[in-house]
Amino acid sequence: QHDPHFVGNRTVMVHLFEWRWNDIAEECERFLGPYGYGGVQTSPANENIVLFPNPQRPWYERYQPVSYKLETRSGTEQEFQSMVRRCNNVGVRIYVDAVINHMTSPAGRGVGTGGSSYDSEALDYPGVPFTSSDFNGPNECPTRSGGIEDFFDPVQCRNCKLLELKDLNQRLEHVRERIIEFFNRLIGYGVAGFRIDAAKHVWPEDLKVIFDRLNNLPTDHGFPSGARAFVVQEVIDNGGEPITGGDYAGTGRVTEFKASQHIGDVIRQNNGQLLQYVRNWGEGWDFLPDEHALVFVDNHDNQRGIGTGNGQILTFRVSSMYKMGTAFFLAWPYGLTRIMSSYYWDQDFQNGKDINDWIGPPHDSNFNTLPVTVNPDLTCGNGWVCEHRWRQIYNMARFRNVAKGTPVVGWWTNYSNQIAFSRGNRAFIAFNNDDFVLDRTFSTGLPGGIYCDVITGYLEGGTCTGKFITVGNDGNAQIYISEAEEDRIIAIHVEAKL
Ligand SMILES: O=C(/C=C/c1ccc(O)c(O)c1)N[C@@H](Cc1ccc(O)cc1)C(=O)NCCCOc1c(-c2ccc(O)c(O)c2)oc2cc(O)cc(O)c2c1=O
Repeated sequence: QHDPHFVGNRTVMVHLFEWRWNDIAEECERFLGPYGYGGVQTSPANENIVLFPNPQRPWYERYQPVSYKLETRSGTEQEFQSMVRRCNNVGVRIYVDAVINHMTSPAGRGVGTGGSSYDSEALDYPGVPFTSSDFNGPNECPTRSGGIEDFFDPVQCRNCKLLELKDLNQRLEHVRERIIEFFNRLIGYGVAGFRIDAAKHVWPEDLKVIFDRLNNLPTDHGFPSGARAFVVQEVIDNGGEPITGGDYAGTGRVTEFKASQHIGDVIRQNNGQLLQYVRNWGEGWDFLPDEHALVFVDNHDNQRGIGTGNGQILTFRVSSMYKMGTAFFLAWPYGLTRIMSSYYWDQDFQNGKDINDWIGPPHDSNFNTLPVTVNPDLTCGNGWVCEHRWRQIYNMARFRNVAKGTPVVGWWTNYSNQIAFSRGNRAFIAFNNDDFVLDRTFSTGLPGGIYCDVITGYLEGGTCTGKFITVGNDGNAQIYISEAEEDRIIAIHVEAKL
């Protein structure tokens, strides 16, 4: 279902891509809980193939399951259980990335990250167990190759292999039973829900059967009695294909990739796009209904130019634009928002493609994932980018929490790339994406007083560490944003008021 079961007024989840379970638990206690984040999407928790040496332990090996044992390079089942308990204890929910469309693809036999053997040629995965009768074959898939040949054919998309990935038949009772057991084990540990990988390649009705048969969430992890698992389904829908995100909206939220593509175009001012066009951001842009959408500026595959995206996706590499796109997503009341938290890798573009797009997480000489280290200025080390720890981003997550439930009021624009709006009488934000100054008096609708701009700093020790913004008793404020500033945004709200 569509509710992430956030605690209190929390509103934002963070995708801690490839983090280790122990590091996620630490991050919940030292940062995500105290700074008001609502939840964490983890990498897949189930055992996967070990891809080496070609390429050397790519990130996508975790999307090639070997079994549903909770043993991966993020940690053990015991470490996973401890992480969920520690995060729930500080009001941070855990959502697991679930790869249930397929099993591993490379031909031949091997051993997974948890020691389970498999023989993908023989469709034999004793760690689950799955055998050849659990997979789609010529009776289900109409193509000679057995693979998806036409992404515009809904039957091929669901009943044929995605690339070479062995395609499970979720219509079969045994397959459903194994997946339900896996999900119920995670629910028993206190997990609040799931991100369904490659959902576009699973029949919506099969997903519905599976979700309906899941246990309620456990009340001893702070969920209300009768609570049902939160679901977000990955459907790469660029528009124009027969399979749409809307096909999956009945069982849970759906990734709205269009939002990610369009915010990149708008902030980059591609083909003359102006920031003022976001006036009707959301369903006005042919996106999914607000209550069905999971939105993000970038995600693990489109930040690499994989799957979807027009190469215009904003990422940590273009940090000023990334912060502006993220600030807008967090200020505007459309969809459930997810922040991508990445690791660095050196891109190497050959003929317009990054040939390093496979590189896995920071690791030691044995390809063990490196721990996340934290610097005194709150940034991360060891190759972790930690976008969720950038001041402008974590402060805007708090802005979203404070503005929860209020409408956009007082919209203003210069009909170019300067906009401003309030959220009820709780918050106000102004953006300047033009190459000239924004200097104007706004009627913010906020109570009179001195506010701290949460982009340049925050309210600390009774003063503002960044800019001070005075709002008169008439609710008016003089806003000045020069075009030369690193962050051309001013954002204030009633919880950052002196
Ligand atoms: O680049 C990748 C992995 C990408 C990937 C992984 C997980 C995701 O959630 C995702 O969205 C993309 N994988 C590499 C290497 C690879 C892996 C497996 C394989 O059989 C062949 C090659 C690659 O070059 N993939 C081809 C382009 C990306 O094609 C993939 C898609 C995909 C792309 C565009 C779509 O419109 C779409 O509906 C699906 O989803 C996956 C889901 C998976 O669970 C595992 C996969 O291997 C993939 C996946 O290969």
